[in-house]
Amino acid sequence: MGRKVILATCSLNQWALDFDGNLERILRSIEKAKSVGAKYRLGPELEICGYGCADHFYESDTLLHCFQVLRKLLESPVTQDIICDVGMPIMHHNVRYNCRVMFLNRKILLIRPKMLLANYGNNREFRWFSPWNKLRHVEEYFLPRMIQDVTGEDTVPFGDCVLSTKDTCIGSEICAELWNSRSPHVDMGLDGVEIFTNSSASYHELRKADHRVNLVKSATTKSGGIYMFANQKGCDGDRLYYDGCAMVAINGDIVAQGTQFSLDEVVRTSLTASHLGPACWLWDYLRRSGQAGFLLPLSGGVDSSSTACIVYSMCVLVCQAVRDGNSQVLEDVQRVVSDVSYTPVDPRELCGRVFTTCYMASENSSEGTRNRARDLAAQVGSSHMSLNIDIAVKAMLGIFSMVTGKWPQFSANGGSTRENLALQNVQARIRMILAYLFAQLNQWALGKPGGLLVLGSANVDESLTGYFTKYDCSSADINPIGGISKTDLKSFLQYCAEQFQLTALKSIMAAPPTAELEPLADGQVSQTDESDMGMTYSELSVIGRLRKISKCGPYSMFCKLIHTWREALSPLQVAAKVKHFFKMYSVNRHKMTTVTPSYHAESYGPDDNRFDLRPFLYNTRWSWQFRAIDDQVGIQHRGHILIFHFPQPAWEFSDEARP
Ligand SMILES: Nc1ncnc2c1ncn2[C@@H]1O[C@H](COP(=O)(O)OP(=O)(O)OC[C@H]2O[C@@H]([n+]3cccc(C(=O)O)c3)[C@H](O)[C@@H]2O)[C@@H](O)[C@H]1O
Ligand SMILES: Nc1ncnc2c1ncn2[C@@H]1O[C@H](COP(=O)(O)OP(=O)(O)OP(=O)(O)O)[C@@H](O)[C@H]1O
Ligand SMILES: NC(=O)CC[C@H](N)C(=O)O
Repeated sequence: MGRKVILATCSLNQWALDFDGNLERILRSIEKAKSVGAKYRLGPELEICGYGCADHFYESDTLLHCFQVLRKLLESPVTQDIICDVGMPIMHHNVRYNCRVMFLNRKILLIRPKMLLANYGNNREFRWFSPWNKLRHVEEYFLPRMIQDVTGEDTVPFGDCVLSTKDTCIGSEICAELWNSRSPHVDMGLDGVEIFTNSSASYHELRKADHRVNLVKSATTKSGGIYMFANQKGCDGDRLYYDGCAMVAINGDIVAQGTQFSLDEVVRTSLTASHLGPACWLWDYLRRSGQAGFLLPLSGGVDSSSTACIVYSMCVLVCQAVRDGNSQVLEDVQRVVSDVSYTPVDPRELCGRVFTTCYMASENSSEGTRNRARDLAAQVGSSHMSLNIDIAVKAMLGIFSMVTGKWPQFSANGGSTRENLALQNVQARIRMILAYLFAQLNQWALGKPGGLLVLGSANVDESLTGYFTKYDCSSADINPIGGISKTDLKSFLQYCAEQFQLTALKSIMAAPPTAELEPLADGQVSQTDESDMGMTYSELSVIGRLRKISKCGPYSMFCKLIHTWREALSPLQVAAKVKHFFKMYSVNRHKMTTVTPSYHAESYGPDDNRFDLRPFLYNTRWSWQFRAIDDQVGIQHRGHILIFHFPQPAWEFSDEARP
């Protein structure tokens, strides 16, 4: 005779080291679980301190405060009569573990340490934790006195163990353990476990949610049972957005699923997929930073327009959440705009309050880009300024000239490459200085409180090739699109044009990308990104994936591209492109050390600080590697050109599918 069991899982908007806020959200989730009659509540990985504490996991304070929060949870009447399964770091025999703590009615039942750690992508768990390697082994854990005082227990079981009750058997998996080919759920299922729980801190990457759903379904497809998945959600203090999506599967079917992109802090149980991850990340960042909004240097090009669209989509989400009765979002938005009576209804109107855009013309700017920036600003409703920077540029050059007695010239006027570049860089950097000035004082000039966060718009391709000026507008406070390639941005703009009826985007997408830093020829743009870079953005998009996802050096990249591009390019042309890319990449890698923190969106991201760790002073000749390419092209020392076979590398392991 079957018996009914009510189980609850959740997505929580935890924040690293925000112990008060985290405790409050955990309690709220337990209250919600009990209100529907649940007897077991699962929370996300390391929810007490937040998953993203990073090197704060080394601090004894972090471990101490986690136990203090655990004590509050044990003592709370809210946790009575329901099994609570919470996540926190615990030191056992002087070794730090990433643990689940399961308790019921002031008694700790079990502490289960993570056995298979996540150490790829943005995850660095081996840096802070050790894996529990003792399969089916349990030891005694001596509880700290503050916990003993509440539970009356001196020791509790610690290790690889499951919970048996009169009616069923519950086994834990912790995040990455599900993604591993030796997932514990396989043996647990064979041993009679019926309810599998997975507490995760899994961050958003395009297409990853689908992978997650498939893993959860497959976990119970073969031996049956219930699989519960809990996840963190939101920005917990860095470049990642944890995308929630709590779910429950029974015998291979998903029976309940929470939202992936929403502004709720506590989500109990629809997938609304799209590019909304950066928008949700921006909202968490804005409300948690205590600032009054964003300022964006808007050039009328694809990149800054994409950033503008992300802010607009954030405003759409905020208005929707308020319409749906989310009081937390309403309270946050009132704080951001410093108006306790404000209720946002129209996204454009909200944009006018929290979003300032600024077009900064120089003598090299065209009417086309100025108008495109103006039209888009009008459609998203930002508070828009258009100004001219020429007097500042002339003043800077005047100072230089006064000291050196020389006035640099553009190539078009007979100047050298060095002069030409310096004249471009000075315009770009002055825009950055003005952006920060307006961000700091624009609200003051309007008689409003607070300051604005400066948004950047450098994309993946520019970062890879260094095709931007160091410390220009790419040096912002945060950048929502730094992990996204130009080709993906164009698809995003297409989506926004249709979804939000932003017709101004049509001419923005149609225009050739240009920096507009060199003199116009007959009033027309004379400089385009693609001819400056010696590569098209679609070529760069392919190269960027091969470099990061397929882990190609110059030689293997050449060997792959020779096949991929065989219809369009000869082996010699492919060799020239690959060499040109690696040359530009290595000359400019230093720029990634200072690049603005950006939202992590894709597995091809070049972020040097957390995700893509590489040197930044290279021998840019790559002599060994380029010789290997030349050997393949068949350029012999004698000067003959012989084309022979181009091996497809056998080492094609890709981690694209990995979390
Ligand atoms: N190994 C190294 N480690 C640390 N720093 C290094 C360095 N090598 C040079 N540097 C420094 O880097 C700086 C040079 O970099 P930077 O000032 O950026 O100048 P640079 O990279 O020379 O020029 C900017 C590049 O972006 C293109 N551009 C310019 C302007 C706008 C746009 C656009 O799309 O809007 C594109 C332009 O055509 C050029 O390819 C210098 O200060 C130099 O001393
Ligand atoms: N005329 C301008 N007015 C305002 N901001 C500008 C202007 N030109 C450039 N910027 C800012 O500097 C950034 C870098 O300039 P760059 O010319 O490299 O643009 P980009 O990377 O091609 O981006 P976009 O597609 O937005 O033009 C832009 O994304 C934009 O934020
Ligand atoms: N916290 C973890 O174990 C993260 C790894 C996991 N594979 C993910 O979904 O991102």
